Amino acid sequence: MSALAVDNVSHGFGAQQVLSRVNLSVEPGSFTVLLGPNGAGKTTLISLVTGLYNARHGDIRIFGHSIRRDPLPALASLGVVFQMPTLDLDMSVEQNMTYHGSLHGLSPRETRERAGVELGRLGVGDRRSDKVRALSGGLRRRVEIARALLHQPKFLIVDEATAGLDVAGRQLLLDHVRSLCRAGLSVLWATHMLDEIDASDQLVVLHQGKVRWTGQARAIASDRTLEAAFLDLTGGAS
Ligand SMILES: Nc1ncnc2c1ncn2[C@@H]1O[C@H](COP(=O)(O)OP(=O)(O)OP(=O)(O)O)[C@@H](O)[C@H]1O
Repeated sequence: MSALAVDNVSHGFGAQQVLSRVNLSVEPGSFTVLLGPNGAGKTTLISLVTGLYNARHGDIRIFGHSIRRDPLPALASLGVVFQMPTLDLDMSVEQNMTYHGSLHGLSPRETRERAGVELGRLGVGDRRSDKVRALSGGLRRRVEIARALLHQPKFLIVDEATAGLDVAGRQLLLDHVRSLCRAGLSVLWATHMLDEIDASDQLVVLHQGKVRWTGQARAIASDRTLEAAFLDLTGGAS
């Protein structure tokens, strides 16, 4: 059973059609990159998958649970890092974790233990009592990843989480999520950065709301560079 199955999904805002008959899947344990230029529809698709909007057409299932008909079990196995940071800047790291844990039904004790594990793995365990406002952008992103993993989801969606980070900060996040993926986590990683893609990743290229290509990344660039293939599929958009 797929971690994520998006079947024939269309959506728009007013008269503007933003997604047209999108089909894609994320297989268990895979690192799947959702690649598209600015405005392709990546964030809109993620908003539909996370239940923020209802798709006008089509069906979305997370580990077999329809996000429309069966949202609680669907969302219980999902962790999300949104493109726009959502930490409360005036609360401490610990308070942000506690709030998120309670939303997922974790006891304060469980939350403390889980937060210690996830923050520690990302090297921010010593900043738990600091206000988020006092952390650099890179450290805030690490806290967001740790928070998304608090309830031990089987499927993680990351929407352009490395935007604005320096090279070392981007690499640290990417390496961390890739290592979790090797341990069994299913990942959907939305980006427009070609250098975040590995040849062994599954790739979904989205452009102007349509899926233009799916397959293993090494196959799209077998006879040319990934950049040339991407520019070709997106008509030069980047
Ligand atoms: N709430 C909204 N109301 C109206 N239009 C919207 C809304 N959200 C997105 N759009 C439009 O939908 C299109 C797709 O936007 P979306 O943010 O999903 O793309 P994206 O691939 O995530 O782009 P980026 O990489 O720039 O974040 C754009 O034309 C955008 O202006």
